[in-house]
Amino acid sequence: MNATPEVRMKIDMIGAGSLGLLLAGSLIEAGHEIRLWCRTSEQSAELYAKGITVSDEKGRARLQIAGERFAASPVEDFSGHYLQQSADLIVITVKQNVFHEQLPQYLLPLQRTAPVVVCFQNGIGHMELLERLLPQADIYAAVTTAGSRRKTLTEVISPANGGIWVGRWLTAELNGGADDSAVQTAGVAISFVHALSAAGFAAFLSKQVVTMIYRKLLINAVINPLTAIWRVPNGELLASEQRLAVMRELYEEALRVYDAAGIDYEADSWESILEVCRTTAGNTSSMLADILAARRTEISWINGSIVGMAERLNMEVPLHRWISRLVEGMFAEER
Ligand SMILES: NC(=O)C1=CN([C@@H]2O[C@H](COP(=O)(O)OP(=O)(O)OC[C@H]3O[C@@H](n4cnc5c(N)ncnc54)[C@H](OP(=O)(O)O)[C@@H]3O)[C@@H](O)[C@H]2O)C=CC1
Ligand SMILES: CC(C)(CO)C(=O)C(=O)O
Repeated sequence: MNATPEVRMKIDMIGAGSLGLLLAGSLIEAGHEIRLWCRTSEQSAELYAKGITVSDEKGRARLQIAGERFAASPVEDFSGHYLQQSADLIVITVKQNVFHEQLPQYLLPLQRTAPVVVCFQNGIGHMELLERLLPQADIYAAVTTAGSRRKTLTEVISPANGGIWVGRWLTAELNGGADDSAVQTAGVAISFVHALSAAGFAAFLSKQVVTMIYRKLLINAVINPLTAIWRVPNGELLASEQRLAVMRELYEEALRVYDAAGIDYEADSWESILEVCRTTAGNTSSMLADILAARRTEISWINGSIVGMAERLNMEVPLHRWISRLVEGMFAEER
């Protein structure tokens, strides 16, 4: 059934993968206008023909959106279309490697415009790139506990919609400077959070999204590479003392870097990592999903970014350096 939201948002979503299809399907169902920008015309044609299906882990459809309820096109057409007919918001749901290597060519034509952009990437490095690419844009980061995995070009598996924290990207927060006064949450961002809530996510505006990004980075830096190497779902990391010991070593090495860099983390952040393993026990982590599909992973922007931070601080992080190379090497072997 079509919802009738108070504010019908027009959203351009770049990246019709696991997270993109989950967000798009849920927002369309809540009554918003979504234009999905896909890597291939094969996928946009499939989406027109079959719509979007969101299923639970047992394969039962939670959501079925007909193809005529939204637009889907190849991403090459994005900038031309946007410049003729802008949207309220651009949401970016491609992986970090695509963000760094392909996205700039699609976004550069928007350089003189002032779009509102929300980025959902795990890892770090992409927000600074976007600031340089679109200097007039109002940029937001989103951190999510939603877990989804694309099964076909039109279907994603996602047990539940999860939480989403959206916050304005403020470099000042990194230096401990951001707080109430620095946050000017634009009306568009508020409408987006309302739209996400109406779409079934636990959605919040955050004043500390940079801090949240670093907390999520810690979680991903421990869970993702180990699930990818051992090829286990997240919950299986807790299955033996040996696995827990390796997790703990990675965690402690990352914390030394955070301490040296003055990055804030919760006193119980180890417990938070274990809790994520428990609450997402059946999940295939995004890094394992990439390895299984013989795709490049986001390791360079997750563990690799911890190595980068350590280098800038003249510190050694042998475990993160080694695990980054190990996972990078897995991709090369499996092509
Ligand atoms: N999935 C999840 O549960 C979560 C994901 N995230 C983060 O969200 C981001 C997206 O992850 P996820 O959705 O899992 O990734 P997916 O790989 O499932 O989706 C990425 C999408 O980007 C598309 N893409 C690739 N190249 C281009 C291009 N040049 N132009 C347009 N689209 C392109 C891919 O198309 P194709 O398949 O055709 O190559 C794919 O549809 C990542 O940074 C991830 O860390 C964060 C939290 C949870
Ligand atoms: C939190 C976690 C580990 C959930 O699977 C994730 O963010 C990912 O897979 O990238």
